[in-house]
Amino acid sequence: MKELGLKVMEVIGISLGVDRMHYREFFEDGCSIMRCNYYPSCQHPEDALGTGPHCDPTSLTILHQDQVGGLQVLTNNKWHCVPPRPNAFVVNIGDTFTALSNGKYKSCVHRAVVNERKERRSLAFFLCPKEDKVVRAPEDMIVRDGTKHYPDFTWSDLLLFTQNYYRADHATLHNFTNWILSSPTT
Ligand SMILES: O=C(O)CCC(=O)C(=O)O
Ligand SMILES: [Fe+2]
Repeated sequence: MKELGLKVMEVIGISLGVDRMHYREFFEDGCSIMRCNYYPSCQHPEDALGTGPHCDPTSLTILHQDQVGGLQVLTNNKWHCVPPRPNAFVVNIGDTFTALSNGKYKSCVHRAVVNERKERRSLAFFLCPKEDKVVRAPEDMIVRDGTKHYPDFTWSDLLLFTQNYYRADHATLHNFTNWILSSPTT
């Protein structure tokens, strides 16, 4: 899975006009996470959310879902189902990569809903940087853009924020940025 994530990083690097190996190399010594999600069926699905609306704070997510369905993404203020397709992964951008691309690739708000008939399982692989590596867009991109939209931070800072102070939601990166900027050490 990590190799697939690194390959995607090469393609994204090309799409952004930076060195093809730039992001790949950045993540090569990264610490990835794998999570199994289990959603029991629920008699009142409208009163329950399997996983509430959030952006993944990580960098890139590669998700395998079973054939039950329940994943939804928010676009133009509407929830859209992401129907399961056999032999296909769902790939989405996380907050850390939004910062690494100076806001060009946006993390996507998504959620998982439950249903009254069938339990559901999904398996998520999260590509993350090494904990102490500085998350910062490439220098030539910042120069080209004329501004840097996010403060420097480390993945361990963001992990600490989401595990100890803030439950990941649609506004994690915004609130984390404010937290970093108001922290006495910066
Ligand atoms: O179960 C799903 O389809 C989504 C799970 C998810 O968003 C997550 O694990 O971050
Ligand atoms: Fe997620």
